[in-house]
Amino acid sequence: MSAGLNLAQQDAVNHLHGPCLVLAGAGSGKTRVITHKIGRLIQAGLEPQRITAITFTNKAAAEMRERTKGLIGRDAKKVRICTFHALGVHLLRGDGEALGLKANFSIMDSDDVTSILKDAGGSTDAATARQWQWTISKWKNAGLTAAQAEAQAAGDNERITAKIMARYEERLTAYQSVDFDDLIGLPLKLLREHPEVRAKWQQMMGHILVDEYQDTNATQYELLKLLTSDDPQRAHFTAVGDDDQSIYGWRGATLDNLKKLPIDFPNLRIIKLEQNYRSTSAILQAANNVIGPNPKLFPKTLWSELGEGEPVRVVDADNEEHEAERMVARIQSLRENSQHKEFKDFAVLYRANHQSRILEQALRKANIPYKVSGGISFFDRAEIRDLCAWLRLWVNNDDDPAFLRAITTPKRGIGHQTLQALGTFSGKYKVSLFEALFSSSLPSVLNSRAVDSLHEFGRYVNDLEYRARHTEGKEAALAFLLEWLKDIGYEKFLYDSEEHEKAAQSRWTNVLDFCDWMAGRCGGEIEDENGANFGNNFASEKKSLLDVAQTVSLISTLSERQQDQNLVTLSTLHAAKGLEWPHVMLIGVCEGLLPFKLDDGADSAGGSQREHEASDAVMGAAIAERLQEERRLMYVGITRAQRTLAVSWPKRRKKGREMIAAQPSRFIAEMALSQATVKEDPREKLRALRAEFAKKAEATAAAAASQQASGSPV
Ligand SMILES: Nc1ncnc2c1ncn2[C@@H]1O[C@H](COP(=O)(O)OP(=O)(O)OP(=O)(O)O)[C@@H](O)[C@H]1O
Ligand SMILES: [Mg+2]
Repeated sequence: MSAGLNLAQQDAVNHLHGPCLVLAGAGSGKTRVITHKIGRLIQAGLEPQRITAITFTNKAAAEMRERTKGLIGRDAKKVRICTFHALGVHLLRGDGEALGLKANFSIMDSDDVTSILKDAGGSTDAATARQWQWTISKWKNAGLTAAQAEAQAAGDNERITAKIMARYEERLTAYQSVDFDDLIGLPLKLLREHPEVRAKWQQMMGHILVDEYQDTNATQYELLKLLTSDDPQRAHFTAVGDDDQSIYGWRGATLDNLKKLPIDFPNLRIIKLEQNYRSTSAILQAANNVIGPNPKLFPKTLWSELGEGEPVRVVDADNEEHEAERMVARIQSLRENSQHKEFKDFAVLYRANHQSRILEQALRKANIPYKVSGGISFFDRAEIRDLCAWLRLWVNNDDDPAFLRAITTPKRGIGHQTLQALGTFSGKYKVSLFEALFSSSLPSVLNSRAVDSLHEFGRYVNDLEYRARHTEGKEAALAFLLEWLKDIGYEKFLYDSEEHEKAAQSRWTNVLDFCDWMAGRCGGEIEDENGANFGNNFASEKKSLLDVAQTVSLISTLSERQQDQNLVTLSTLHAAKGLEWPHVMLIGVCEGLLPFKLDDGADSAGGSQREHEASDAVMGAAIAERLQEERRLMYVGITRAQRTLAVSWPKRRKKGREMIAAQPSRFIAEMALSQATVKEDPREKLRALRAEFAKKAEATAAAAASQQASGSPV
């Protein structure tokens, strides 16, 4: 397991007992240490089931699983490699009953939470509900209950939100559901309050490895501590991280976790890595210069043996469209001239999601295939998820989140009070909501009108399920689906819930596309291996609509499968953490975007009296802190690049409906690039490239025409 590791990495990998912290800069092989250490631990005799590796995203977990499999083979399957949240699910499914949670509790996603909050707070406005959601999440992450939040509320706004939180929590309990924050908070409560459960899990966790440790928040750290051992001297874990890449401060991640580690674990072994294996010296120099002004937790100087490499380019553009064109031209030119020519060798990174739109248009125009990482795929759209909730309910009546979404989308006169009573009833008797609905004792907790409407809904679902089971063939399936949508009034619901007709129209078109695709599958049109083919005909047997509904739930894995395809990546800087590409372009590197507006209220819960009363000094300190985090974000962006890096900014950009003049980001000056690197005449190069491509396209067309004329197969 020490092949392909330097001495410091070997040190970390061979430190098998006790706590170990690898503190090192970007690209120095921290993640590599984790995968190799998993192998080393198994080699040393630890059962793979007793190893848990925690990553920051599902995607990172999938990648780590892949790498570990390459290293140790089949045993990799037995190692638990997951996110903190997935680990929380595992703990709660195992022992949540100690907290009164049934084993098949439901997990509410963000959409579900917004809709429960809308109801709990009596608002029809999604933006207001999301504001509550944000504040409540912040409180839950800080370990506060609704009562505690109310007791320490600053101002009316917070007091009202705390009251809504209490109603929201009641509803979650009634529905036997948890939200994402509970996936950390509840396991913590479980382990704290039940020593026998804690002892069991500590015994099960032979060694825990944590990647991206700098981005854990206070509750995650607590969970980690409780899972290791009650005695710090006997805790076995490996955490790897980089204080300069801490970019989730806004979500409660705190560098204090790094500072606390040596205090909480006096026998902590700290290992530093300084050699970077990812980037050229030119790129590293720019990264070191940008991060330079930030206060240091520990001094480190990254160096690389990969040589000076290409100078970092700074590209200025007239506006955002022009900037996108220039990035596209750069991709085309590098594909001609660089060793790394595949589309997947390129990434364009930006600060905010919305920045991808203009870029996508330019890439499409140039026929360059791309994927938007972390963006919304077709199956993640709210309207498609609404429909899928109904399908899931046909397939599995006990799917509680699907039940709740279907019964309230569109609204059918069954209020949350009724649903809450149903939820409490189902929790008490440990049955699903659907099962509870037909229970003969239900009338003891609900009035007859409520029971009647619930029964009507239940019968309707049963009827749909029966008919779906017996519907085959494209035309019959399409007719069925359209009739069902008409029955539930889905089109009207879309138009009622969207302020702009155009938005409703586009959502309705998605719905029709989806129905067409489902119906096609009933008629024997199957998808290609990526499940993404919406029309090709292949001879295949007919399936019932229910069979098709069954496979639809698997489709959410679609976007993850895209990972291996040869596509240019567009990604936010946050989602690019831990990843690397030969060619990276950072766009929108101007003041106001990167760094993001610094003088905007730091806390989007905003409006509390306490904030208004904040003295200038406090505000100044908050701004300084935000600037540090923005600088770390820029550092993360720069250090994703292996061979070439370009940084671009538009001289004018759109803000709301206005065009405003933009200034280059202070980070560009801080990169301290030599003059030679900055010079590059955009127009000339672009013109030359366009001419070259036009010539090539002409030549290809002429060749194809002559081949066709001569009748030779193409
Ligand atoms: N000892 C080594 N020899 C050769 N290549 C290495 C070595 N260590 C790491 N690498 C390579 O360097 C690159 C960066 O490694 P890795 O992703 O583990 O770094 P990291 O410290 O986790 O970076 P980040 O801070 O961005 O998460 C990877 O391509 C990895 O395979
Ligand atoms: Mg890493």
